[in-house]
Amino acid sequence: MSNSKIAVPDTLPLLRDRIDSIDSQIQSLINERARCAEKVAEVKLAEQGDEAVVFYRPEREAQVLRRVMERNEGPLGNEEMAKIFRQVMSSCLALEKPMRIAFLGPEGTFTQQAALKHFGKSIISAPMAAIDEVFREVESGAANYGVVPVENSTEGVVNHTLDTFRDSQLKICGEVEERIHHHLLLSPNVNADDVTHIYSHQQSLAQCRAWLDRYWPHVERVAVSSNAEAARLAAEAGRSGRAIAAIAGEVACELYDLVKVSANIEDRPDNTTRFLIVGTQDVPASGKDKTSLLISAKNEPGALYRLLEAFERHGVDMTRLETRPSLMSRWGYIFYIDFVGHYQDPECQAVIEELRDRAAEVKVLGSYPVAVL
Ligand SMILES: C=C(O[C@@H]1C=C(C(=O)O)C=C[C@H]1O)C(=O)O
Repeated sequence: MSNSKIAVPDTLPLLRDRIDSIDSQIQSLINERARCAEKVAEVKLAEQGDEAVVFYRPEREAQVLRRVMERNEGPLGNEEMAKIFRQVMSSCLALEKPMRIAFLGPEGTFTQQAALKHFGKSIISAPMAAIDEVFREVESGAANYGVVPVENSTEGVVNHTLDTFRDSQLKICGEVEERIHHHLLLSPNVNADDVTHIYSHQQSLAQCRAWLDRYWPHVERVAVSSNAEAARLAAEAGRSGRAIAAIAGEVACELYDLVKVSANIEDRPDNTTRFLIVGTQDVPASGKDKTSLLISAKNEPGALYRLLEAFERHGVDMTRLETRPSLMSRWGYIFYIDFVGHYQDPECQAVIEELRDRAAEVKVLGSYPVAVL
């Protein structure tokens, strides 16, 4: 009989005794795991040396979390269980080496929420004012990894992030998806009837456009640098009796002590944003990976067709195609392509080689584990 089938006592004191004893075992086991992680750090240092050592291994973490979900028998749900292990690994990694994570700030943004979801809570947070600053912070080595938004299911691509990859040597090391819920927030010092302006990031205003048209058609919408900044401004205005509302998420609402005038106001209930983790490392295959490419193509008939044809012929599944105008007049377009597989998989290698023959430039932005959580 497996442990999970051991009879559960049925009185409160006995149940609590059982829980105390289980907690004590879990705690010892977590510390035993942590000691192994410390040892892993020693082995990595001995094998790779001070300069080259890579403590964070996204492919290994993805495998651990997938295995947790596969073997889970409940009653806790797979995701719930994986979240617990996400934090256990985060604590273990912090023992090996605390990770400094740069993200599109300020404190309270959805990007920070995504960073915590991906790395767990045991990180050093480094909020940055702009997407290119996140890249620079990682390029300079001041942060170990960066987190930036890349696409939203309602509003499409975040151009600034894609454009920043043109001149950056950073690699994509991971992806994370967050369901985005927006709320209309106001300082508790002012009245909703007096609202004169609604502040938010332009993407958030766009994600709530129909709701705003319906309920607040005559109030001026103001785009600011982030929705957390909008929340901060709403709180500041409230202190001097001015009624400025903000559209932002839960974290910003709590951080700036605002109240929710209306909750979940996004036009689409499945509103989701995808974020990328950027770093300097090449991530080995995890068994379930994606690859992102940047391709400069000549502006000539059939250019895109010839690129896509290679995917079809090798049976590689493309998951996204974005087009951006090239900044250099010589080339017509830049394509961003995501596909299923790791760049070292034979069929992916074959596609990439053919693309190199057909395009002016092919840059592998990175292969990384498909988001687990
Ligand atoms: C322990 C390791 O180092 C880190 C911590 C991990 C963990 O706690 O399971 C997994 C991968 C690494 O990010 C390892 O590489 O195995």
